[in-house]
Amino acid sequence: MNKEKGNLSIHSENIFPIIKKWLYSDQDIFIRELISNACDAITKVKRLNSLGEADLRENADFQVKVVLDTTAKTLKFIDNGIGMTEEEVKKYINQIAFSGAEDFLQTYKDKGDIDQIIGHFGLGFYSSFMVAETVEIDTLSYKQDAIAVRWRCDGKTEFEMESSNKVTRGTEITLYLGEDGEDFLKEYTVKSTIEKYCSFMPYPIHFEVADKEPEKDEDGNIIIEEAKALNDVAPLYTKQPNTCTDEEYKEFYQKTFRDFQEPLFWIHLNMDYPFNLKGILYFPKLNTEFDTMEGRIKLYNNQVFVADNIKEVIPEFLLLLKGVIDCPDLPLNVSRSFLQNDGFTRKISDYITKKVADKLNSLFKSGREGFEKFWEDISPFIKYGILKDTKFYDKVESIILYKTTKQQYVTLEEYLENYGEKTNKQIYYVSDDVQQAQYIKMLQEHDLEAVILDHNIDSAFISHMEMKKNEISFKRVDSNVTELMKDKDQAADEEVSTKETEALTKVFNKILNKEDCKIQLESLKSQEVAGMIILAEESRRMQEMMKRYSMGGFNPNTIPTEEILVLNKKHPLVQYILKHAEEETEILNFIVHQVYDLAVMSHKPLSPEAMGNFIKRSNEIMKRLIVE
Ligand SMILES: Nc1ncnc2c1ncn2[C@@H]1O[C@H](COP(=O)(O)OP(=O)(O)OP(=O)(O)O)[C@@H](O)[C@H]1O
Repeated sequence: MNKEKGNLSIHSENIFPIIKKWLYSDQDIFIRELISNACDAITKVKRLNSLGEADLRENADFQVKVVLDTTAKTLKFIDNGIGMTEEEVKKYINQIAFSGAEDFLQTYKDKGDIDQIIGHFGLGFYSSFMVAETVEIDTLSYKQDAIAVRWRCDGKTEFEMESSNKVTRGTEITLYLGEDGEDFLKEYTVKSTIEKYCSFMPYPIHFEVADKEPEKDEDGNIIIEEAKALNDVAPLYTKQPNTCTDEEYKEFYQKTFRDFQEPLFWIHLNMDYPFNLKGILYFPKLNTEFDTMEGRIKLYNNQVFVADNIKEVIPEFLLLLKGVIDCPDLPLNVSRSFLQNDGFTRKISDYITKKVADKLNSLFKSGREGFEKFWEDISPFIKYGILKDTKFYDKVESIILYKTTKQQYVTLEEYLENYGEKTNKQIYYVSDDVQQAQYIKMLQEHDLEAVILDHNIDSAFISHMEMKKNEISFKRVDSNVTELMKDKDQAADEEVSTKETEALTKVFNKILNKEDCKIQLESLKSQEVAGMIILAEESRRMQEMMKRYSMGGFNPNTIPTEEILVLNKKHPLVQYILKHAEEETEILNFIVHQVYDLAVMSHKPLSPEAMGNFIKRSNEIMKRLIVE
């Protein structure tokens, strides 16, 4: 062919600077684009072969080769796919690709926000100019008697075309890396980028460094390493679920997420209609703290990695899981705000949510014991899902488990069946089963159980449950004195009671040096408890909420406290205080402090200063026991 020069058919002279600037944050996608073009070219030639239209007797070991030459500063992408004729280069490279760039500019010319744009933008081949000063294509079409073509462009709007000396079918793209692409002269950068985007691409991808000193053994002989593809051409999620073993699922998980813990269980998604979606979602073993839950859902488009954790497609609460989702139908070359409002994306998201809920229900029904074993790990995830998604709530609310203080798991329905009548449909809970042991014991003495809700997410979760189910309410065990705890045999003389309460308030205020000690005198059935602190559920939730939403500089002690000190009228220490209220003895001082501190300790941690005093005082009391 004759050497030919021409102008690329675009209207904007400034296309290259724009490609560089606008796509800068996702600079590494050129590797994905060039390798996926190479894979497409192989798929095309294979298809033609199966239709009898291409002769593939030679060069049928399909693969993509990426070759880095750090001396020549080039990066090559070589495939043995369909190749291109001169006409095709003119049509696909000179014109079509640029019309993609034109669309890109038209759509985004007023929007400077790069975050609006999903990295992948159909610029395909031309994204190579983000890193290359000059790009060369050498290509030979599969067609009989085709003439190899060389195309060359140095990042301006002019190109050159001439004959190439390429003799094997396929395309070789050479990037002459410029200043912007220096990073890609590092073996590690290229390799890890291929692994990031291409680990599931459908043909083997081989990577080599052309000018690397070969490794030698002790005798100076060159070690010839067996060429190994960087990718898995048939990832597990592309297979039929009934052909996959548990071992394969675990291995895939560990390899894909580099998490050497075993996943708890998984869901293999496989849908053809009304949209095409495949994937595997794993429930990882979680750290108990909600803050450290970190999932990762990798989104693929036809085995090409697109991005992690795109919350417009994947329901937000599922981002706490780990998994891969491949959806070839997703329109990825559009903005994220479009995806958000897209009915199709919503359908995908609904489908995934339904699959997860179905799996949880089937685990619950097929083996409650196994489900209970998982519960601690999956409960923060389920509760988060419930808060975020009404449909998910509807599907799983009946299988939510609550761990009781007897370490058994019950559903809400079971709890209410057992205790609902006694508690008037209230669900007692503890947020710290060690600290609140005294209250738990008091409940158990009356054949009542509390459930343990000790996770960060639980306060939001119980409010949500109360909103959904008007008839129930959650009460922390230290929020009130239930009628059950009171000794009803003791007929109370109200007038006497009031006087005694006043006397006790006076003495506690004086000795504790407080002004606002709220005291309630009760005849408790328990013989062991002298005093306990209660804080109305509503006040405590309000305090928690203020703590949660107030940012730095906030002092929680400035919240007015509604704590009440309940004193057990029948307890000898309380009776002693009442009897000696007017005296100013050291014993009275000790007893008032100890009764108060012990009551506080079952409710919340003592302040460091109060704890120091408590220890000192306790030691002093014990010393006196020896002396007297
Ligand atoms: N390695 C290759 N072998 C054969 N043809 C190729 C190769 N690379 C690119 N082409 C041709 O050039 C065209 C334009 O490529 P480009 O990557 O710019 O866009 P695209 O692949 O069509 O779309 P996308 O924007 O999704 O990448 C391709 O459609 C294909 O016909």
